[in-house]
Amino acid sequence: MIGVVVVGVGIAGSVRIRDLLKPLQSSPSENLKIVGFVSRRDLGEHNGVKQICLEEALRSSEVDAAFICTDNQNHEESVRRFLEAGKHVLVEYPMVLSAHAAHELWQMAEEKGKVLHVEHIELLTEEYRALKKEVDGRTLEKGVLHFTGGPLHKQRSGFTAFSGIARVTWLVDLFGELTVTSATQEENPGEDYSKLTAHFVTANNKPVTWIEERAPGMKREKKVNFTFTNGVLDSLPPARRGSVGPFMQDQNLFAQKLLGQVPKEELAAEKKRILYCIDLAEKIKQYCEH
Ligand SMILES: NC(=O)C1=CN([C@@H]2O[C@H](COP(=O)(O)OP(=O)(O)OC[C@H]3O[C@@H](n4cnc5c(N)ncnc54)[C@H](OP(=O)(O)O)[C@@H]3O)[C@@H](O)[C@H]2O)C=CC1
Ligand SMILES: C=CC1=C(C)/C(=C/c2[nH]c(/C=C3N=C(/C=C4\NC(=O)C(C)=C4C=C)C(C)=C\3CCC(=O)O)c(CCC(=O)O)c2C)NC1=O
Repeated sequence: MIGVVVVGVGIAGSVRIRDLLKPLQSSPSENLKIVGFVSRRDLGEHNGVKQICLEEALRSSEVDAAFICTDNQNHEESVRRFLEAGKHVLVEYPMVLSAHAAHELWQMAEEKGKVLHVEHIELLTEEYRALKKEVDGRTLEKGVLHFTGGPLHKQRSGFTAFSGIARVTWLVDLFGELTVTSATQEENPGEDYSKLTAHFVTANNKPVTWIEERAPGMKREKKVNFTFTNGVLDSLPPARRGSVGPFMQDQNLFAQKLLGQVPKEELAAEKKRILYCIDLAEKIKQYCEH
C-alpha cells in the first residue's frame, strides 16, 4: 500500500479525504491508504482520520505521498518540502504562483525520481468533455471565454492569471499554442471587484480573449463565444452528470502514475502543457504589471 497524507482541510482537502477513504472498487486508488492529515488548525480528527503534524508527515516512513490541498500561496513551500523529504506529491491547481518555481520544482521531482502530479479537474468534467467534442475538428476564427465568480482572498489565492489557470488550460487544450498579445486588470478593492482581460493569438493568428471577473454575489459560471469557419458556438453544450467525480478521476490518475502505468509520452505531454500554461500566466501577470 502507498501511504498518503492530505495537507490542508478545506473544500478540496475534505473531498480528498472522503475519496481516499472510499476508493472506487477495482480502481488504482485501492493501492492508496490515508495515514493522516495535516492542518495549520487544531482539528484532532476528520472523518475518523487522525491529524498529524507536518514534521511527522515529512519524516514518517509510512508516508509515501502527500496531497497538497492548501490555499495557492502555500503550494510552493509544501510541494518543495515533501519532495525534499523524498515523497511523491499531488498538488491542486494552480501548482505554484510563478513560472520560475514551477520549472524548478519539476526539475527537483525528476532529480529525486518522485511523481509530481498537478490536479487539473477542469479537464475531467463532463461539461468540458462535451465542449471539447463540440470544438474538435472545427477551425477557429475568434473566441472568448468569460468566467465569473465570487471574490477570492488576494493574498492566499495569488494573481488572477494563476488562480484562474483552469481557464488558460481550457483554451490551450482546445486551441493549442497561444501567444499573449496584451492583458489588463481592473480592480475596485472597495467593492471587492476585479476583472482580468487577456488577449492571445493562436498559431494561425486568430484572436482569443479570456475574461476573469469576480465580485460578491457573482455566480460561478463560464460563458463561451467561439466563431468557427462553419458556425458559432455561443453556449456550453449540455452535459450529463458523470458517474465518477473529477477529483476521484484525478486520484485514479495519480495512483496510476505511482504504479508506473502511465506511458512516458503521456507524462511528458502533460508536463509540457502544465508548464506552458503557467508560463502564459506569468506573461499575463507581466503585462498587467507594466
Ligand atoms: N474547491 C474546489 O472545487 C477546487 C479547489 N482547487 C484548489 O484546491 C486548493 C484549496 O482550495 P479550497 O479547498 O477550495 O479552499 P479552502 O479555502 O476551502 O481551503 C484552503 C485552506 O484553508 C484552510 N481552511 C479551510 N477552512 C478553514 C476555516 N474554516 N478557517 C480557517 N482556515 C480554513 C485549510 O487549511 P488548514 O487545514 O491548513 O487550516 C485549507 O486547506 C486551492 O489551490 C484551489 O485552487 C482546485 C480545483 C477545485
Ligand atoms: C459552492 C462553492 C464553491 C466554491 C467555494 C468553489 C471553489 C473553487 N472551485 C474551483 C474549481 C472547480 N470546482 C469544481 C467543482 C466544485 N467545487 C466545489 O466546491 C463544488 C461544490 C463543486 C461541484 C459541485 C470544478 C469542476 C472545478 C474546476 C474548474 C471548473 O471546471 O470550473 C476552484 C479552483 C479555482 C478556480 O478554477 O476557480 C475553487 C477555489 N467551487 C464551488 O462550487
